[in-house]
Amino acid sequence: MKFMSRNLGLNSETLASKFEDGTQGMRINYYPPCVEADKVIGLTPHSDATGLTLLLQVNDVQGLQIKKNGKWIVVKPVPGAFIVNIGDIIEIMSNGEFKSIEHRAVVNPEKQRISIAAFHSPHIKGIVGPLPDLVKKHCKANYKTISTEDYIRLIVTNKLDGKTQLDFLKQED
Ligand SMILES: O=C(O)CCC(=O)C(=O)O
Ligand SMILES: [Fe+2]
Repeated sequence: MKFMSRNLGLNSETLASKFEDGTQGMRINYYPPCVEADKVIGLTPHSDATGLTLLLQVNDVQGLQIKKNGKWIVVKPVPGAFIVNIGDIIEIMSNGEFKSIEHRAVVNPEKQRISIAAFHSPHIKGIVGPLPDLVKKHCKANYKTISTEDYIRLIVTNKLDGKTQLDFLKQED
C-alpha cells in the first residue's frame, strides 16, 4: 500500500492510514465439480466493493478469471501465493487512478475448487471518498464522498453485476 500511495504522488502513509483499525472480512468459496461446467458460473462477474483483497486459490484448480480489455483472462493458481485485487474503495480513494478489477470464477467439470478471500476496508466510522490531495491534483472529485456505513448499506442492497455498483458513486460534471 505504501508503493501504491507513492505511485499516486502521495506520502507513503496516506493510503495505509485510511485502513488503520479497518474492517477485515473473509469469505471461503467452495465450488463443487459440475459436469455441465460450461453452462454455469461459479461466481458472477463483479469487482470487490472493499478496498484491497488478498485471494488464495487453495487447491490448485483453475477458476479465477479477470476482465482485461473486454476479454476474460485466466489467473493460474500458484501454490501458496496470494492474488492482490484492487477493490472499489481504492478506485474511489484514488479518484479513479487505480481501477478495481472485474473478475469471476468458473467451475471445473471434474474437480472441486476452494478459494479464500480476505477483504480489507477502512474503519466503519470513517468515510469513503476521493483523497483530498488527488481531488486537488485532478481539479475534480470523480466520485461522491459518503460515510462508510452508508457505503455498506448501498453495496449490500446491490446484486453482483460487474462494476455497476460504482455507477451510484460516480460524480457527474
Ligand atoms: O473463487 C475465486 O477465485 C474468486 C472469489 C471472489 O472473487 C470473491 O470471493 O470475491
Ligand atoms: Fe471477488
